[in-house]
Amino acid sequence: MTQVVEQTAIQLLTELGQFGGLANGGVTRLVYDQAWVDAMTYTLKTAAAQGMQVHIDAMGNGFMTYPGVDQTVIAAGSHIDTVQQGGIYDGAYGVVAAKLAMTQLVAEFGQPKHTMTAVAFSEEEGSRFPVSFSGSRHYAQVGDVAPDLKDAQGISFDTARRQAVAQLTGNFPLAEQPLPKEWLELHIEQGPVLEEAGYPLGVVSAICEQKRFTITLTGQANHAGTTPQHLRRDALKAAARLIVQLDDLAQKIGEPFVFTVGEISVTPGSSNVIPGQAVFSVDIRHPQKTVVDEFEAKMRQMVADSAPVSGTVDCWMDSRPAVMDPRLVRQFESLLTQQGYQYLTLPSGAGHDTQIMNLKVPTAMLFVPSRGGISHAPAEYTAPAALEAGVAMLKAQLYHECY
Ligand SMILES: NC(=O)NC(NC(N)=O)C(=O)[O-]
Ligand SMILES: [Zn+2]
Ligand SMILES: [Zn+2]
Repeated sequence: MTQVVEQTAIQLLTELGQFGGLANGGVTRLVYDQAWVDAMTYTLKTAAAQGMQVHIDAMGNGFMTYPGVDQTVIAAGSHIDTVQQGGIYDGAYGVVAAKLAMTQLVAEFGQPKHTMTAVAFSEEEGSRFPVSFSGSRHYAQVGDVAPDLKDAQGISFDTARRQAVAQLTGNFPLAEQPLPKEWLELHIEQGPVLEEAGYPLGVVSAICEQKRFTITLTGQANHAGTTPQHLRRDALKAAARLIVQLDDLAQKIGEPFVFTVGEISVTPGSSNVIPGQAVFSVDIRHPQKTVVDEFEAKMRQMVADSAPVSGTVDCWMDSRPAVMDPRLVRQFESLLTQQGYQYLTLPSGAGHDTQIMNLKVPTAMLFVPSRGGISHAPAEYTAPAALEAGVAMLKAQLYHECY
């Protein structure tokens, strides 16, 4: 019989947050780094101690299963990687919550009719390699990462993956997992809407279209003292002008369109050398794909027009808008009403593993509020009571689907 340990979501999140934990209260846990391996090991070991069957797949996704009477799988979870200097809630909450909800269900009601699997996806953020959702893309069988993709240190995705997975297979069996019949994800909202409206929970209606690019501008590195201004081909000044023009265009389109340049690097990077190359990221989002595509077309034209430098645009992420399953959404809504919760049904501006699972199976998502709307920062915070409310509703939905 499973040993029931009374644990709260915040206790488990705090424990998980120690892997890659920073002095400022944040966490940096990039896919396949040592903190990531330790966090995945901890996640699966604690699940095994709760009577779950644990596996990893070739991508390093972690699976924690209570077998049902039949083999139909209902899965829930999120990702355990973080952005640089992120918070302890993003992703981790969905993993911890799925484990908690499933463990409580089995302790209270015994073996489920359908098999329940909690999933800890390896990578969702795209914060180490220029790829995101590599974990859920593998599980959903919608295309794996190019193995020779490099991180900022020049380490290839495949080398990092193999080393990390080798460490995990010392402890856990390696086995590819079947697609579930349905997918559920609990996540912090990462925006201000629920808090401002004063609602403890939100049901996600759809996830926005999102594209990410790497733009490379190439000029000519040269001497800072001897090269007259009019003869320079300064890649950084061209990048600065381009970024301001792109932001003007984004302002003209207006909200809810969002435009972000979060990374920039300049080569060779010396105070007395004119930059020969500037490389920066662009992240654009809107609920409608056409709006994102129009911005992209104009951006490509602006890059082509950025003489005296030359430019290239590499689109490395194109995640289509995903509409949640109407039946699962309605059911979340009626369970929330039954349990006396006020809720909002809202779209997600953040990307989620759910949009990848949505390519293959019916999906639904639930949000809890983020204090001050802050996320992707150490100040990320959700009140413990809201975390528990989310777990309770995930549990109710899983009970409905699995028992
Ligand atoms: N929930 C997230 O923070 N997701 C992030 N990551 C991806 N891959 O969308 C993002 O940037 O929105
Ligand atoms: Zn995130
Ligand atoms: Zn996330």
